[in-house]
Amino acid sequence: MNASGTVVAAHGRQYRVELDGGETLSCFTRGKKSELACGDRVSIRYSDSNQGVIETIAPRRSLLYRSNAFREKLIAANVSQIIIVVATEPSFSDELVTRCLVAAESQNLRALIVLNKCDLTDRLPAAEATLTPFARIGYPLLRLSARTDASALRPFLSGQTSVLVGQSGMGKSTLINALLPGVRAATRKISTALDTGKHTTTHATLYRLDAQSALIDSPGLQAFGLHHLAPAAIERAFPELRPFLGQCRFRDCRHAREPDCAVRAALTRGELDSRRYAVFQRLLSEAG
Ligand SMILES: Nc1nc2c(ncn2[C@@H]2O[C@H](COP(=O)(O)OP(=O)(O)OP(=O)(O)O)[C@@H](O)[C@H]2O)c(=O)[nH]1
Ligand SMILES: [Zn+2]
Repeated sequence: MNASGTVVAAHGRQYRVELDGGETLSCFTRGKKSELACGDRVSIRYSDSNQGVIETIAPRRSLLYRSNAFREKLIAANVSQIIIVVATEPSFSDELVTRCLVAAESQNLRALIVLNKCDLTDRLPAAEATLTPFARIGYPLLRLSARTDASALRPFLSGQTSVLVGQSGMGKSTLINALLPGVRAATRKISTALDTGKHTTTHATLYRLDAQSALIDSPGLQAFGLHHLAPAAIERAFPELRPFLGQCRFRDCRHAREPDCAVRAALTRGELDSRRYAVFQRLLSEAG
């Protein structure tokens, strides 16, 4: 018998698939590579009454993943929005924020930055200063304190399939617990079973908020390699560069040391953020 459903937990080559009938089934793939992500739509065949084999993956609306020179790591499939969680404490990497945003832009996703732990007011000004360039470009920024009240996030989640990304310790788990009280505890048990005893959540999980909205929690990020992006895609992923593209002397300008570069000129005039520009150049050099 066959059925279709959505991957709601991706864990190595083992997956939990929520079937369209509502039942959740443990499934695996036949191939060597783990090539599925949370959010993927799949068709499965029952191998026995409580296990399934994933036979096909439906075409994806979006695929969020990171890559280095050697391998790719899928984060989430079919999401419409990325929510980047940062906090007043511990300090966060603005480069990682930029990289998440580039990944989002390359997949045409909506993006939202959440500044958590705003109750730690001592650290608030520094965090705000780090986020100013992003707000200036136009990325929405939501300030909250997940420990006391996460409800300000709800309107942003409505009608979207969102993925929460961020460095470890920014408060993703706290945020999920606040939005879905009780749900996570139950999911944790399943995770622990899959992990054969490990208690840290090392994999992505999809939670249903309502019929139209879902939220995917992903493991804490340290790095976000984007080796799979071509230079043209990287350029397009920096919205603040758009007014200047096509205005350089050379058509294939990399906006580094070329003469008459419109991007460099804008940078010199202070119209572009130098830290974002530095990440832009690093991404281009990684792209080769
Ligand atoms: N003061 C304050 N602390 C918070 C807030 N939200 C989370 N924390 C604390 O920050 C720490 C990290 O929170 P987690 O929710 O575990 O962070 P995480 O991003 O899920 O981290 P990983 O599970 O390692 O990926 C915990 O000690 C939380 O209690 C907040 O709004 N204010
Ligand atoms: Zn240029």
